[in-house]
Amino acid sequence: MSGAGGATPESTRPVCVLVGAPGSGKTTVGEALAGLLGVEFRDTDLDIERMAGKPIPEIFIDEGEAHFRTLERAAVAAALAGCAGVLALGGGAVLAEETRAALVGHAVVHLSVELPDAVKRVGLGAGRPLLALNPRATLKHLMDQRRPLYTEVATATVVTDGRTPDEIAAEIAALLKR
Ligand SMILES: Nc1ncnc2c1ncn2[C@@H]1O[C@H](COP(=O)(O)OP(=O)(O)O)[C@@H](O)[C@H]1O
Ligand SMILES: O=C(O)C1=C[C@@H](OP(=O)(O)O)[C@@H](O)[C@H](O)C1
Ligand SMILES: [Mg+2]
Repeated sequence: MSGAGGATPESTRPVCVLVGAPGSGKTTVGEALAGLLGVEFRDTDLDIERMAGKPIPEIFIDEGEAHFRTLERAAVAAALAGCAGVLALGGGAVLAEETRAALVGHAVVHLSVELPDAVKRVGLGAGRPLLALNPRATLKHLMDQRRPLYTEVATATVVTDGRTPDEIAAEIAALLKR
């Protein structure tokens, strides 16, 4: 699965971009995959936190979701042009039409997850402000709303339910060799 096309030189294109719902494992699997391939790992959520100088929940509290999405669009554009390894996006990045357009021509893997595993994985963690209230219902709503968008941008889908991050990373590595 090659990510041909687009204006970015091959040397600065991500080998793989991971999209999917919160709890699908983009950050965890992305790190494992980068280790397997011996390439850098980048996560736009970390780039945003560095850019803003504070954690994501604080950005939501201080400046609101719209501002976070503005930072996110910029972070994704910069990472698509400057990352030569594995790139994990935040679960809501695909909401932006601009970002979906920018993903065309890249190798984009959708990590699919059903509600039961997603709920178990995000647990009651405090790092996802959108899931702070009623996590199960909110996650269901987000997943129903976004599933078509993940499908739209993906060049491959990998099921994650009931599987370990290492198994999933190995499947993606095999896909990328095709
Ligand atoms: N395949 C998996 N099986 C079990 N737990 C997982 C799996 N993938 C991720 N996790 C756990 O779920 C939580 C959320 O994973 P994370 O990688 O942050 O997801 P995302 O970046 O997609 O929101 C973490 O605690 C992580 O250890
Ligand atoms: O689903 C979302 O809108 C969000 C998902 C988070 O990333 P993960 O999908 O890595 O949890 C993070 O970008 C932010 O809290 C918003
Ligand atoms: Mg993540």
